Amino acid sequence: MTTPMVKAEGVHKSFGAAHILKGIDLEVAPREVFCLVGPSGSGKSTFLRCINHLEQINAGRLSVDGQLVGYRQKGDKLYELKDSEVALQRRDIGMVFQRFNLFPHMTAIENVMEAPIQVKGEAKAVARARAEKLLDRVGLGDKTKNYPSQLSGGQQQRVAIARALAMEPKLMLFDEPTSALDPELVGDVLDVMRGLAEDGMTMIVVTHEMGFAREVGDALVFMDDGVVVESGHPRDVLTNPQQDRTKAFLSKVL
Ligand SMILES: Nc1ncnc2c1ncn2[C@@H]1O[C@H](COP(=O)(O)OP(=O)(O)OP(=O)(O)O)[C@@H](O)[C@H]1O
Repeated sequence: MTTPMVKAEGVHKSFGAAHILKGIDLEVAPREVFCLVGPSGSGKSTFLRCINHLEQINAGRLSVDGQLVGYRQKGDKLYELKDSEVALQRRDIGMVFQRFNLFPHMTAIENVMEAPIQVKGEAKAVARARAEKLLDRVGLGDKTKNYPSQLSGGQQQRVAIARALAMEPKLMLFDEPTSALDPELVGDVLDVMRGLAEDGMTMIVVTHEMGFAREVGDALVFMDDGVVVESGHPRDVLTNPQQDRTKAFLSKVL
């Protein structure tokens, strides 16, 4: 049996008295494009942040590629990771946010080079060659020396994707990657994501782009108020939702 890339079992997360994730169970298979949709405030970003260990879960089990997030197993004992070890574990996961989070004082290529140099301590020339290749892959081979202010929102987001890929992650998390973009720039970013999917990257995508979910997604989960309401193949859930809450949501976004 293949190890799931992500496995959540009864995952709970609260912020103070606010109970946000209320027992999430799901599995993401390797090479799967897994779409996560739901109303604002339902806990989608929080769930992504738990996978990346930017937030710590309060109860349940959450693993990435068979390893419990935030823990190291030795024999049958579990040890909580130190901060330095968390950074190592996080290297397997690339994250792309709604806001591109590029360094404004660095060029596109410097932004992409930043991650691997810091983490792997490798020669600058190696990192530069890889960054050039990655920028080429996202269609920005001619913009390597541009600063973020000299790039469109869509181009900045593609730099952010290239930067996340520079870590050679096993898993990519996308948190509404096109929501902050002008409509005419959305397609280029989705095309890059489609390319990654074709190359076999495992991806969890929080999105309102139902067309992308339908065409590219292998699985779709509808989440509301911290629970998984409905899941299945995107074509099935989007064309024939079974739950009233899913129907109500889709009637607003489709
Ligand atoms: N660090 C935090 N401290 C307190 N509350 C938080 C924190 N992070 C998130 N929340 C709350 O958790 C709830 C879920 O937020 P989350 O961003 O996960 O939802 P979402 O489904 O991704 O929504 P959106 O589509 O608007 O991004 C919200 O009510 C939010 O205010």
